[in-house]
Amino acid sequence: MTPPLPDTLIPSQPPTALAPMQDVTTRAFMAIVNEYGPPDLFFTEYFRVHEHSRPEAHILESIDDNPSDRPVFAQLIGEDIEHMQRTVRLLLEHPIAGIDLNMGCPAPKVYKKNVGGGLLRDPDKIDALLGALREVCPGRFTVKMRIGFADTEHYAPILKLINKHDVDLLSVHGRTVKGMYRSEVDYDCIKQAVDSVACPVLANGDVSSVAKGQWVLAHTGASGLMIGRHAIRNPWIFRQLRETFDGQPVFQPTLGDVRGYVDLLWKETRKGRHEDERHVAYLKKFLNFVGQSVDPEGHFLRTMRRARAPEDFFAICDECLVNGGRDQIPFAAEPYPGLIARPSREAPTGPSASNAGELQECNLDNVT
Ligand SMILES: Cc1cc2nc3c(=O)[nH]c(=O)nc-3n(C[C@H](O)[C@H](O)[C@H](O)COP(=O)(O)O)c2cc1C
Repeated sequence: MTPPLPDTLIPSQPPTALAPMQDVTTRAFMAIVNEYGPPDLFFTEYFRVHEHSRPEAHILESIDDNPSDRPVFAQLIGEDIEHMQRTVRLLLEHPIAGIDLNMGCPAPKVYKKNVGGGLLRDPDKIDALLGALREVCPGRFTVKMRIGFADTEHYAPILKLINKHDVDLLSVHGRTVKGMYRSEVDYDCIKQAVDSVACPVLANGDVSSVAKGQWVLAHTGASGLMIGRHAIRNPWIFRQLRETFDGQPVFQPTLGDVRGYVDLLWKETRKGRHEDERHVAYLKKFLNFVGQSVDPEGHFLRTMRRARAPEDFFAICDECLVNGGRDQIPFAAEPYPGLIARPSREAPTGPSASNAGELQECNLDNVT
């Protein structure tokens, strides 16, 4: 029996959440996901906390001007207790559902400062930090963590600390920090959290479709699901999950719907990015995921990545998503095998300058 969430915050069970994603889960993307069928919970990308930090205005926008009627948690990354507490007090002046602590960011430049995933090496530090945050959070205090740094040595003791400090909700990304985004997700470890902590657990990591989500819930016993990259690829995923949970017919998007998603992305995320080519580059960050489910050969992915000017970019979208009746083709529920969203540094790509730019754009190694 999984515990219910602590109060009536969550309109439906099992709850779903959009995972925090730096430079992705902006107000604009929240508006898009809201349009296609919102999750029960939103989390902001992380507010960086240090001696001189102030909550970043562009992240506050997603709280103060929340485009949905769903609660939004403010995520913090940091380790300095005085400034973490100071930042919590500042954030409590905004309409947040609660404070979330990032204990998972795997970017070396982050974990080397002993924040994000770096904290997982130091249970004593976590003990102090959770205590200090709990003290200044009168409402909900939640944690998002990976299962360890290089291994799961400290996992069980950290789960005990989650109980000790009365954390209200725990999201577990079932990989170690060293596992980045590539290692297999360890769903048994997520189950271990469900069996160990008193609060509800959201299972996170490679929840790619409704079928996978159902399997993850059954396997882990988690209270709900947190979804990141697959909500970029398929922004209808929360709607599909809710329809499934409610026993309703499940919406099947077509490539024509995906073409509409591209237009909405262009329009909603445009603000502040006036230069056309820069905006095309930003959209590729999203379409790198979307393209995994457009055609099994990866034609859309390859051609879209080469576009620079908006007219070329939209012509490619029309060719691959609309023309010749393609708009009626179902958008695949799962990524096609072998199509990767993030060309990794090891990927056998050409040495051209444009390719290098593309790798930079799509590289997730610098994000959490
Ligand atoms: C582009 C990107 C940015 C991310 N930024 C954050 C972040 O700010 N805070 C955080 O806790 N996790 C961040 N993550 C990790 C995700 O929240 C999530 O834990 C991870 O992607 C695994 O879930 P998924 O397989 O559903 O994507 C980010 C992931 C991606 C892909």
